[in-house]
Amino acid sequence: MVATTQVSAQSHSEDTVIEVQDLSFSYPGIDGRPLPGVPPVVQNMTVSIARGSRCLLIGPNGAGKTTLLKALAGKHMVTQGSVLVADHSPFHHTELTTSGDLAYLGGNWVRDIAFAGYSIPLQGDFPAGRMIDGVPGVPAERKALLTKVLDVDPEWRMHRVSDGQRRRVQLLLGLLQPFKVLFLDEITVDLDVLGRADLLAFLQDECEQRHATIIYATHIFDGLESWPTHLIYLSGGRLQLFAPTAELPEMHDLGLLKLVERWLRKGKQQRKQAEQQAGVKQHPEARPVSALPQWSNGYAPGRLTSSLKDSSNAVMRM
Ligand SMILES: Nc1ncnc2c1ncn2[C@@H]1O[C@H](COP(=O)(O)OP(=O)(O)OP(=O)(O)O)[C@@H](O)[C@H]1O
Repeated sequence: MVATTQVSAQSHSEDTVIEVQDLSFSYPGIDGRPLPGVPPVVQNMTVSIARGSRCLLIGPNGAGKTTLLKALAGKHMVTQGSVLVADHSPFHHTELTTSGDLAYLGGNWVRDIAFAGYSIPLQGDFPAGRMIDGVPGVPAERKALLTKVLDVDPEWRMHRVSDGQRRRVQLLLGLLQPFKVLFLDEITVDLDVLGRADLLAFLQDECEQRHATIIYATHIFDGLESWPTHLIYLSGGRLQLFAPTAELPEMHDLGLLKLVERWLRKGKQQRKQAEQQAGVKQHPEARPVSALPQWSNGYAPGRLTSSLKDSSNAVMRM
């Protein structure tokens, strides 16, 4: 564990909207079970988050941020009761998502198209406005506000937009329903400085005025100094810190970027020391593939998630 600041997890109160209780998650192998010998990507996490919080989810590459957000958003099957959002299990209670109370925005807007390939950017010769108007039950003022905040032109033809413009339309569609809880996974990468600042201000208003709750995973800290009410620091799949920013004097002394840099350096150093002591890399998947009876290929719709030793579905490895 990174010995940065003591882990603190807010206790449950009436205001709690996200309740995580001893959550662990492993990606499944071919038989739907966790791969033997591979530690869970998220491990024994317990945390309670109050309504209206704006949490910044921070951690090194591979820490498990995306996996955690997806588990919280009901996109991964987890043990019933280990995640509650607005008192319901997001995986088992699909109404949470279909009602718009829980929103998840992450990754690129892509789809798989036969003979064209996987992860093709969403495009088509139709106007952005048709997609926006296709979302039912959205108050006209909210639609107008979001169109202004994200600076979307409803006339944009979706096969001719830039990556950043496509991202703006994706964000607009994802934010149209007045969510109670929103999970954001590094969604501002393509936005220009102004677009990002306006979006962050909009999200802050959503929390202050409607008491919405947001967890936002990012590596881009520009303009975020005063945005979060809480920091969540994840490393090696474990919760290292959950604390209100007001209780982190280092954040005010060093600034957010320097503080995160310090945590990441410390974590890296500790990982290296642990590896040196163990004499090998600790992750079992770092063993030569030939030594593994089964290994994970990652997940994509329609593709196998793992390979058996000597089988023909192995992904290319060099
Ligand atoms: N689909 C998958 N199948 C199997 N293992 C996966 C899959 N996706 C991620 N992992 C494993 O889980 C670990 C955590 O990945 P995750 O994407 O959650 O990290 P992250 O903190 O979001 O990283 P980054 O900051 O680079 O986006 C990775 O190191 C990888 O080994």
